[in-house]
Amino acid sequence: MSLRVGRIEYANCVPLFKAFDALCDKDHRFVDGVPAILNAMLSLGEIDLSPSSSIAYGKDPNRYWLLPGLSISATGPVRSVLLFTRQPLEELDGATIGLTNESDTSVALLKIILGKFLAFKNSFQRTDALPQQADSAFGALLLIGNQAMRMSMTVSDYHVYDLGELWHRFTGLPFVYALWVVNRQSVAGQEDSVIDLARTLQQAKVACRDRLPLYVKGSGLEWYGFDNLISYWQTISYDLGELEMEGLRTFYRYSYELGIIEQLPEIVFFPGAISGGSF
Ligand SMILES: C=C(O[C@@H]1C=C(C(=O)O)C=C[C@H]1O)C(=O)O
Repeated sequence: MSLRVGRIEYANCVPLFKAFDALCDKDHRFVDGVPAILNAMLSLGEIDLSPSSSIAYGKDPNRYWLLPGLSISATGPVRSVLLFTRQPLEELDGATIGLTNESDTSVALLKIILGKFLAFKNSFQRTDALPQQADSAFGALLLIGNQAMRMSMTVSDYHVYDLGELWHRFTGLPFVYALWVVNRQSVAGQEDSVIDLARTLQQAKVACRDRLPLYVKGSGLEWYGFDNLISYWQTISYDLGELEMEGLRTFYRYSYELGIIEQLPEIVFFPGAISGGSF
């Protein structure tokens, strides 16, 4: 049986899905979108599973299962979750911060960094604006994914703060941006297909590592530069090992303390799916 699978339309997912395509012999239906849209579709059961913002699972754990051994994570600078501001970070206490409409997790991460680690009081507002358009309305602007990568190459007169780097500085841990999340209700009767897909994703996670240079051409991401793109992909981990789990639990704990989530979620994996090797 085929599944409806979300596909984040960012550079960070390209190697995994390229390798997955080459390994998968099933006819799944892919739905492309930015994380916030895919999170909403997954919650409504309009797709069956997707790489989704890690906070989406934390907000509603009983609706979902996770696929083991899989995430989108980075230890330290991630290069695609960036805060753009004309002022140094230390001067942002009290400022209104603009937040991309595309993200759920990085929004929570920013609130933790400003509210908990720096003890600032900020207000936040969602916006589609880019840094130059946002200057008069916001003290700083959060962008993620390709938009953040592109903007980091074009602006020169902004302070650019990498949220992965700040998280690592304060916690010493990796940060888990996305998890593979399964809608329990919508996959009823398709359990074997999910287990098969999870197994293929495990293989893709390992296989893609040796093939990164092959994925640049035709990716539509050439604007980032060949070497830059390869090193970006090497920064991203698709693994969910011990340290990522510690980073994830720490993120959920702080999110709970700030009232972003209502309970500390139990991490529950899809029954029967195995995690496979890590690297
Ligand atoms: C590393 C990134 O992580 C992304 C950030 C997400 C979020 O903020 O909700 C969700 C999925 C990830 O693809 C990125 O934006 O490139």
